[in-house]
Amino acid sequence: MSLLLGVIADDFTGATDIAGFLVANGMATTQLIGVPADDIEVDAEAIVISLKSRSCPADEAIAESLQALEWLRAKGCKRIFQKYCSTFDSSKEGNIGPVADALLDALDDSLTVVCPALPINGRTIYNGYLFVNGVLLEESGMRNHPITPMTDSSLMRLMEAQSAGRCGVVPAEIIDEGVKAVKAALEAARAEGKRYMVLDSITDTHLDIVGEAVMDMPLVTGGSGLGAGIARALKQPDLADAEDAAKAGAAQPGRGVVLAGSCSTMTNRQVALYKAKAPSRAVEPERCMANAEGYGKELAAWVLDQPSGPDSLSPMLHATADPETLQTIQKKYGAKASNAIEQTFAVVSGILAEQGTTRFVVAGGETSGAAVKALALSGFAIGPQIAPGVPWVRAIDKPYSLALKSGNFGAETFFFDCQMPEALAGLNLADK
Ligand SMILES: Nc1ncnc2c1ncn2[C@@H]1O[C@H](COP(=O)(O)OP(=O)(O)O)[C@@H](O)[C@H]1O
Ligand SMILES: O=C(O)[C@@H](O)C(=O)COP(=O)(O)O
Repeated sequence: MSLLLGVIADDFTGATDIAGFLVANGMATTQLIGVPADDIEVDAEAIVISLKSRSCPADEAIAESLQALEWLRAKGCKRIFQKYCSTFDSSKEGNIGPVADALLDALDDSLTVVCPALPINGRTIYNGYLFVNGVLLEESGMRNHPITPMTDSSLMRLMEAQSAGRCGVVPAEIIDEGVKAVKAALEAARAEGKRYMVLDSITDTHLDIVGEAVMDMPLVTGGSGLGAGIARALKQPDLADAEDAAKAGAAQPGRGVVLAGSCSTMTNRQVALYKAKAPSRAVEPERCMANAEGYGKELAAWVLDQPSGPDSLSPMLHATADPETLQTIQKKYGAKASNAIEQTFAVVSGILAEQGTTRFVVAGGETSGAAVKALALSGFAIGPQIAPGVPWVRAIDKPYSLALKSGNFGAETFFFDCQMPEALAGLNLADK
């Protein structure tokens, strides 16, 4: 198989998100955890390298991303995709801009595109402003994010604040004119000395046009919507291709758990709905801070005490808090609370895996990163999507199936959607 696309993703759910869309559009895709050893052979059309570089110090994010780039280039990869969140999760300093600058320099290029749009999940870009379900990013639940609160919706302003270059926009009207017009606009921007160009995208048709227009650029940056557009342009897939590509990652039966560490609006709703029917226990931030190891053991023991047959709903641990509660915790403890909660989820995941749990449903990007690191996995085969942007994935070298859910993705019923069919049989779904 020839390697058509190499993706460097800044978190684990973001990585499974784009991998799921590549597979759904017919590309045989492997997801790797971190930058692998040089001698690993991967037979795939797309490789997604998952980093945990969204909110670490910028110099670490740059170093890891450059390492990933070198690895992909050594495998002969000519197209590099910097994947970040569809809500552009970043701080004032980055890490999206600094990493893009470093990748452009390393590739000896002077211009790339910025396109976090994912219309199927309500993320659209118009005149360079990012919208979430029809409201500006800064007015969405993202303004309350525990680690990367987003209080500006202008992608140009965000990009210029974080990077070394000037940023413009290719407006929707030009995108509507088609591939040639987009290419011409990008060339004109390059001639003017712009380094970044935001691509308006309101629909999947826009993403098909921009996907085709940018697919041969050495570097593109964006969300999984752009990934899907590029995959469609490269592969022109049919349904059979997509089904074939997803076979290797299909979910396996087994003992399950739900770990919710996201505080997003949607995860709050999903937790509330699932809690009404499934065994659940709240994770207490103070106890995580006091003794993550000991508390993690206690929580894992509780999970293992719950019914575990195929007809049982998986037990859930949730740290998920509403915006007011979260604000109080953060005022009191700062980032310490979030880190300790991640650490606790890592301890729980490690113990559950040792004791035979094989289906992990995890809500939250940082939370997923912590859980996956604790399981010491090297990579995933990608399965069918449970919801847009959330595929089942199967560990390459261990017997685990995972659903790593971005905080805001999935329907309100998402945690039910991850259960074995037998567990749903006796449920009145209308009465969840
Ligand atoms: N009750 C809470 N108080 C403080 N921080 C929390 C709480 N619950 C979860 N967190 C932290 O919030 C962060 C959520 O980030 P993440 O897992 O990436 O979710 P999302 O996908 O919504 O961004 C994690 O670091 C998690 O540990
Ligand atoms: O693009 C997206 O929205 C997701 O792929 C993503 O990056 C997930 O991040 P979290 O919301 O932190 O899980």
